[in-house]
Amino acid sequence: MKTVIRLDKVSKSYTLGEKKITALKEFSFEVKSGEFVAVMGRSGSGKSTFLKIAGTLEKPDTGAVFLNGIQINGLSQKKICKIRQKKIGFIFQQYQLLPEYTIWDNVCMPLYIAHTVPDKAYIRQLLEKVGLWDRNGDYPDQLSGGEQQRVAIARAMAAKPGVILADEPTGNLDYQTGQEIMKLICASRELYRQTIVMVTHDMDSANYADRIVYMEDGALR
Ligand SMILES: Nc1ncnc2c1ncn2[C@@H]1O[C@H](COP(=O)(O)OP(=O)(O)OP(=O)(O)O)[C@@H](O)[C@H]1O
Repeated sequence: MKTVIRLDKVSKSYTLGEKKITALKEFSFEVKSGEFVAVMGRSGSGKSTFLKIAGTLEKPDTGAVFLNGIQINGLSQKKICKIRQKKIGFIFQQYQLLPEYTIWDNVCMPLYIAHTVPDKAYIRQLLEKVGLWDRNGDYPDQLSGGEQQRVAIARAMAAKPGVILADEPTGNLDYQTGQEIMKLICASRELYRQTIVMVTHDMDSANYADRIVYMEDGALR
């Protein structure tokens, strides 16, 4: 099967005042097409840093990042942005919806940013799928946390990306709602044949994945 995401000996450090914090240490990892991988590990083990680098939101200090066989680091920021907009959908713990925009516009936002005209029938299908078509004219603060996360899932799917990167998508939700969100992520994955990498502290959520990996001190355990 094709490798969709590959990190090759990626290292990343942050400087805080005098202190240097190593978040990833020669971290190598591969995700195959269609795989659903859950990444677990203690707080501070480097999970989010891995996800941000795989998602091209951050650059590695050393090492190489490949998306669909193309080496991303080294490309211009403009090219990286284009690839990100087309190929990757993000779901975060904090939903990150824009409060001044309707649910419809929040879902369409990745397309607006990429200057792409939304396929209205497809966006409607996404909103129906997450059970929020009837709320499409409402605003994020009129929705519950679980509903907002469902909007964030629809938004992640809007540009039909092949890869979904999720950072604790159920972290703010109660058990029951978290399970519903996981089922929705799995159903979308089936429907749109996506590759998923999900960081989570929650074993119930991780159990939906095909493979669970554990990180420790910036590397695989
Ligand atoms: N922007 C930053 N500036 C300074 N240090 C950072 C920054 N981002 C991450 N770190 C540090 O890098 C290390 C790895 O952080 P990371 O967020 O990847 O861990 P994590 O495993 O996702 O943790 P958690 O489960 O708590 O979210 C931590 O020690 C963290 O404090």
